[in-house]
This record gives sequence, structure tokens and C-alpha cells, in this order.
Amino acid sequence: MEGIEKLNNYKVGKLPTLIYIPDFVTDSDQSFLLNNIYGAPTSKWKPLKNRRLQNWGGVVHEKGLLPQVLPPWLTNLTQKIYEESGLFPSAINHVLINEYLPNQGIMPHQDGPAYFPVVAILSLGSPAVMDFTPHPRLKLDPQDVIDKDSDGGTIEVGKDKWLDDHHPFSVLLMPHSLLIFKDMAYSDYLHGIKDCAVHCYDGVVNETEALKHIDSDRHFFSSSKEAVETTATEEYKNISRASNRVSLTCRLVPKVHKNLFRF
Ligand SMILES: O=C(O)CCC(=O)C(=O)O
Ligand SMILES: [Fe+2]
Repeated sequence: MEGIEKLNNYKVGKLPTLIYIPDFVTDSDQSFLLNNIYGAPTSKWKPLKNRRLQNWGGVVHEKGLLPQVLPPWLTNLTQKIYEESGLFPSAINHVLINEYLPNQGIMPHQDGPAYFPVVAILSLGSPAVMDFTPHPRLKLDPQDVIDKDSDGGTIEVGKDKWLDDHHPFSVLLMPHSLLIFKDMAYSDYLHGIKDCAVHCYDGVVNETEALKHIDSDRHFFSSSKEAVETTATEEYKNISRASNRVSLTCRLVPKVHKNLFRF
């Protein structure tokens, strides 16, 4: 209960359950986690086309998890998320660690059906902007949009429209922050990160919250600060992803297979 009340203070945007907690971990927590992540055997990294990842907690199948015990350096974190959020029915048992170089990202996607529909993402390293787009099944046929506007309204050519007031939005993920999303943000939207080295954070739903601590992260914003000073009338609001970003996606796979052979 206490957890849920506290969480309300961290809601951002228009959707009911998009939660952004700045400084969820300290600088020394970040170093501790990164030391463990980069101290893992090279074979623990799975290279993908546009990023690489470490999988902790076991292998996720469509039908559930073939479990492996999470190491203590990760349970410190997952236990804190579990206790402080109060949003998971039992302890988090799976962590996916993604590493992105400055020009890498992740395609818009929806998380798989094996997971309990709440996700908590801890961000370390360079900041990044995560884009949420309504699921394609909610997209209106452009013809319908034109028909609806035929009573004299202006028709915006080339602009996608979605059902029930769904709109794309973005979130700025600063290092040390925790993003939690569930409900509509989980089921009606895809989430992704663009694969370019500069991200624009203009209009992100958590701009105030994310930029409160800008002083300590000033180096990420230097180019935009200069741009503001030199152009005066135009603010670019860009972040440069100067170094790697490492994220820890913490989730619960409710169905755990105790016995490999009964899978
Ligand atoms: O790196 C991130 O912030 C997102 C990762 C993600 O969406 C996933 O692992 O499913
Ligand atoms: Fe995801």
C-alpha cells in the first residue's frame, strides 16, 4: 500500500501507469552493477544485430521459464523494485541486460506473452529517449479519417491517427532512473529506441522530472546548451549519447518449470 501511494508521485504523461523514478539508484550502485555486468564472462553476451544482451534468470519460452537462480548482485536490485513498487505478485525472476552503443537502438516492439504485464527498466550510462507508439491494430484507416473530417474540418495529410485517443509519446531515460509501465502502456503501445547518436527530447512526457538533475549530467546536454545560447530563439533539446547505455529490464515470468523433462 505504501509503495503504491509513493508511486503515484512518480506518474508521468497521460496514461494511467507510466512511472518514472529519477535517481532510483546511486552512482555507486551504478558502478557496482556495471562492474558485475562487464565482469561477466564474454560468453554471457549474446550479440544481436543492433545491440548485445545478457540474459539472467533462465530461458524464457512461450510457455514459461526454465529457471536459473539470479545472482545476489541482481537480486539486490530486483528485491528493491519488487518491494518499493508493490506491482508484482511475486519476486522478479528475470532480468535482461541490453547494451547499446551511441548509434544503436531497439525496434518498436511489445514484450512477449510469457511475462507478467509489468516491466521495470533501470537505465545506466548514456541517456536515451524511448518512443511509445500505439499498436498498429489501433491505427485508423486514412480513408476513415478523411470521411470523419469531411464536414469542413481540416484534414492533416500524412499524419497517422489511432483509435480512442491513442497518441505516440516519448520518455527521456536518464542514467540511474527507473521506468515502470503496465496496463495500456504495456498492451496498447509498442516501445522502441531510435538507432541514432543524438536524440531529441522535446515534448517528452517527463521533461521536468528528467531534467531536474541536469547539472550532474551537463556533459550530455552541452551541444544543446550551446545551441540555445547561440541561436537564442530556437531550442534544440537534444541529448548526445556520448557513451554506451546499459539497461536492466526486470520482469516476472509467472510460470516456472521446475522440471526440464515435464516441459
Ligand atoms: O533498453 C531498454 O530500455 C528497453 C529494453 C526492452 O524494451 C526489452 O528488453 O524488451
Ligand atoms: Fe521491451
